[in-house]
Amino acid sequence: MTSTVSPPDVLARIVAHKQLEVAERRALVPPKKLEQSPYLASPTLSLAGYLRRPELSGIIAEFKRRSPSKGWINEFAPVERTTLGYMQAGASALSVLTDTEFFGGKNEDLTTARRFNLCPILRKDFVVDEYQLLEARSIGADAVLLIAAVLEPQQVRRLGEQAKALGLEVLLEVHDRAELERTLDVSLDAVDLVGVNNRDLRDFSVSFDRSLELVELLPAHLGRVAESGLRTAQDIQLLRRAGFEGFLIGETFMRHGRPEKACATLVQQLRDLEPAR
Ligand SMILES: O=C(O)c1ccccc1NCC(=O)[C@H](O)[C@H](O)COP(=O)(O)O
Repeated sequence: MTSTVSPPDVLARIVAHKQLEVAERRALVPPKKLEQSPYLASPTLSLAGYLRRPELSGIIAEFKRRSPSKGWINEFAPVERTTLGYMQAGASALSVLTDTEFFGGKNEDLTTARRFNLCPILRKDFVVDEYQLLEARSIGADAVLLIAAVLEPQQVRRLGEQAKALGLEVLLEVHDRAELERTLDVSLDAVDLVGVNNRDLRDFSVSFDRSLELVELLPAHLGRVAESGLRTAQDIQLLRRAGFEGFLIGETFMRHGRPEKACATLVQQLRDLEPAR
C-alpha cells in the first residue's frame, strides 16, 4: 500500500513514517547483520568525480516509480534494463529511490542497479538516522542524500561525517539561501556535493530560479547539482552555463514506456546542442 499526500505536510508525513520504518528495520536487520554485506568490503565510486568527467553528460538518471506530487509514473519499468540503458545512453550516474511508502521503491532496486552497473549510485531516500547510512552502504550505494529541510544543521554534520566514514559521498539538498547558509555553516567538511531542488517540497511548485539564484553561493570545491523539473537539453545547457555540473532527472525519463530511450534521446539532443563539450 502506498500513500499520496498533500503538499503542505508531505515532508512531515514522510519523516514520521521513516522514523517508524527505521525502528522496525533495525529490529529486523540489526547493524551487525548489515555489516556482513559484501558491499562493505568493496570501494565506492565518487559521484562528484564522475560529474566532473567532461566526456559524460552530467546527468544523474533516476529510477523513480511514483512520487507524492504525481502518483504512479511508471509502475512496471524493470530496474536492470532501465538503469543499464541509462548508463549506455551516456548518463554520468544513477539515482535510485528506495522509499516504498511514498515512491514505490525498495532497497532491492538499488542492489539490482548495483549488480548491472559500474557507476556511482545515489541512494535517494529520506535519511533521519545513522542506521540508514550503513544500510545504504550494505545495499551497494556510493552516495546518500541529506535534506536540509528535514535535518538540523548539526544532524547534517553528524550524519555526513558518519556517511563519509563509511566511504559514502554526501549530497546535501537545499531549497533556499537560508537552508544553504545555516547548514553549510556547520557541516561544510561533511558534505561532498550540494543539490538545489527546483521543487519546493512544501508546495510542489517547480522553478529553475531556485537553482539560478543559489548557484553563486555554492562553494566551488563541492559538486553542484540541479534537481527536479528538468525536461530538455536546453534546460541542462542553461543550468550548466550557470555553473552546475550535475542534473538529476527522474520523471522526464520514467514517464516513457522505455525510460532509457528517453534518456538516450535527451543525451543526443544535448550533444547536438553542445558539440564542443
Ligand atoms: O517528486 C516529488 O514529488 C517529491 C515530493 C516530495 C519529496 C521529494 C520528491 N521528489 C524527490 C526528488 O527530489 C526528485 O525525485 C528528483 O529531484 C527528480 O525530480 P524529477 O526529475 O522532477 O522527477
